[in-house]
Amino acid sequence: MAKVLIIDDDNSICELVAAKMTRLGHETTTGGCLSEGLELARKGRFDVVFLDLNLPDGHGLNVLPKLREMPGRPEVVIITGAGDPDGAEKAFKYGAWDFVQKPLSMAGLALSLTRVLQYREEKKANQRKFLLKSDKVIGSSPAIKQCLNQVVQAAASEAGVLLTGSTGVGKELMARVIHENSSRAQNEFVVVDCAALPETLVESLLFGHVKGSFTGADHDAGGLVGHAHQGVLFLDEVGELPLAMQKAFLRVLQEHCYRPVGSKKERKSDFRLLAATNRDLGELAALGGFRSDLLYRLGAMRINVPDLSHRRQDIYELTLHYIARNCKEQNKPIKGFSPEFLDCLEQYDWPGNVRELKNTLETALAQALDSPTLYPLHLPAHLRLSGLPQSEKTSSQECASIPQPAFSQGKIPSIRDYRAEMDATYLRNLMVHTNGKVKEAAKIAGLSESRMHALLNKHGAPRLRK
Ligand SMILES: Nc1ncnc2c1ncn2[C@@H]1O[C@H](COP(=O)(O)OP(=O)(O)OP(=O)(O)O)[C@@H](O)[C@H]1O
Repeated sequence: MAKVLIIDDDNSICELVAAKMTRLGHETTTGGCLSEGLELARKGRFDVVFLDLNLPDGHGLNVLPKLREMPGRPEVVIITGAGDPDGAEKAFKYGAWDFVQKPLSMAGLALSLTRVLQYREEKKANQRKFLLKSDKVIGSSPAIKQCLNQVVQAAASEAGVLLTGSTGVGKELMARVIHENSSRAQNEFVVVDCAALPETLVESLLFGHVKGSFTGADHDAGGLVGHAHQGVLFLDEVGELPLAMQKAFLRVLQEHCYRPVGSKKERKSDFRLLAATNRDLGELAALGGFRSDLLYRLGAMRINVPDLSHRRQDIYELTLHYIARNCKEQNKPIKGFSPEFLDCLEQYDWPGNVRELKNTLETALAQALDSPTLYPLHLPAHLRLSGLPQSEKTSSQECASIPQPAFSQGKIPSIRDYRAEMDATYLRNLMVHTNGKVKEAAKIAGLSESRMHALLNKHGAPRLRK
């Protein structure tokens, strides 16, 4: 028996489809608008959703990607009206499994459902057979396991994947695991760091150029899109891609053709696109900073990599892994650690996630010199604080309070402005502390260097000297 959700504002359609599904032995639920449908999908674990496109509170395609991510990862069958000739094409583009046209034929409905359920069964069986080849992802918390299940699905498919999550959670790592376990594993994994693309050279860097096309172009050069032929193109920090390049990229994605700077001829590149961001691209698109058509194309599949603070049970395994790896690399005996050391690590919030943990352990190992055991003493003060009971923590924090942005003349700023000021204050202090060394600052903050450059640019914080 399958669980079927029907979202349609036409009551008679809901009743008709529900009656047919019930007769076929399935459990049905109905919703009359998008918000109700999403709420039902969030609570139930549906196998299939029948979705009408024109609903009182919006267009069905706008929620299709969201629906597919709901618990149970339902397949979506679109119900299109006779007056919507493009409905089916659009539906497939947005990841629908099938479409049925009004007026509905009961035989058509039953056939579509049989096929979709058969497909789900086969998919489940394949997933059980397909084991991820990777020893790079450490952790066995339910949150990381769920993420790896999605990675398995992504590796078995050719769809574009958008990896979301905070800085340092392992988005690039997951993208590499998808590539290594996919049919493209033998070909290149090409990284484009969208936050660090030099404005004047973006086009040539991505698409290549021909000799003489601009000053300094003294030979033909291939671009990253060409290198990714038959492999994977990974757009890291895709939210930072300039708008003009977003437009150019959309075309490349649609046609898989590009034109090197100064060339009259188009070239083909058959790449699979993976992208990552720590920004809310939906929000960015609403503000005009990201093209929604590109967002839909990027995110046929979405994988959110959870924060380390939401999977604290992985901290122990990650600590064991990184201490052993670091000691081995340095040809030193593997060090142990005290329970209090682990307490501090497990209670800290890790805003820089796994990258911050990895860097912290490296520093602790360096601090410990030849001591065979790591203690809280080897950790930075803010981390030692996290291991203290709450009462002691509060008094210590009072002693070492960080300057907060002022609320000028009693006026309360928007949370966005407040956060921006907090970030700017933090960055200024960090730059003073590190003497302007961006690499060191990135390490302390648990950010990638390119992300640190992007933040410094955004907040205009000084980089004192190299
Ligand atoms: N589950 C994990 N197991 C082992 N190492 C991990 C794990 N997750 C992340 N790492 C390591 O943490 C570091 C940061 O990971 P990665 O660069 O993939 O993060 P990210 O989310 O892409 O960061 P950013 O958004 O800042 O670019 C890397 O060295 C990576 O190997």
